[in-house]
Amino acid sequence: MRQKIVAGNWKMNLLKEEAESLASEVVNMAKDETPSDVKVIMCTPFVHLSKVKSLIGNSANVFVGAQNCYTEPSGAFTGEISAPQLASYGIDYVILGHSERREYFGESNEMLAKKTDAVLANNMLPIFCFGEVLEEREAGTQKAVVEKQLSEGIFHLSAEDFGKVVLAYEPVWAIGTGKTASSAQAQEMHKDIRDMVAAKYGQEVADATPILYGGSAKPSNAQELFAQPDVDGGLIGGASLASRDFIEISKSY
Ligand SMILES: O=C[C@H](O)COP(=O)(O)O
Repeated sequence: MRQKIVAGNWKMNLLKEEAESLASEVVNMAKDETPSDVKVIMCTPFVHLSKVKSLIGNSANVFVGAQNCYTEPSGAFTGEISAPQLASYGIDYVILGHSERREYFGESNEMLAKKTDAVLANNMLPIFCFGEVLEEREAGTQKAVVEKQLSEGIFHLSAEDFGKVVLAYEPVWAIGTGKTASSAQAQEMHKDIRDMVAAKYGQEVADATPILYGGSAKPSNAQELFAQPDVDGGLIGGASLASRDFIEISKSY
């Protein structure tokens, strides 16, 4: 049985009080409403991590994640945050390779491979994002695009380390656009991704790897998406900023 995960990516949103209210609401609602076999993760801006971590306390099914980290452990890298720094705050997960990082900050697969190593070396778990842009989908090259992102960004890991990774397939054309991939499109790609993992690491590892879908997921479509056999949950952007919507998604299995 694969781990079911609903991860919220707050992106660069929410001021201090807003972040604290949202995190408190999510923790309380998840305790009462989210099925116990679903992990809820809040991936917040760096400035909110420590407070959100303390609001989560010893909650059994809620975790905290960062949205990025740097490749190096310390040094003269003004403005960056390292994996050891995140680990020292007890951060559980780190999103890596989100399409916004790839597009606006020029993150390459090679850099993401190093970041993945840094996260794992510090006993945190990567949520590794990848996915094709609209032109690639229209050209029918989405599978090749995803295969390259995986093989260059994360398939260098040992099977043991890969077993700790969460994959997040996010078709870039569906992010923040309101245009969700159909459940059939999601399932087709998730199955292809699982086959790629199986070809590299074997079927047992592939069967255990959580593969999340991201891109305009919301309460009204989460149930159909999560009902697909290879969709193990979601990486939720906009809808993770409203506690009720986010929790409803966590109940959509
Ligand atoms: O990381 C989350 C994705 O970018 C999805 O964002 P969205 O749910 O706002 O489309």
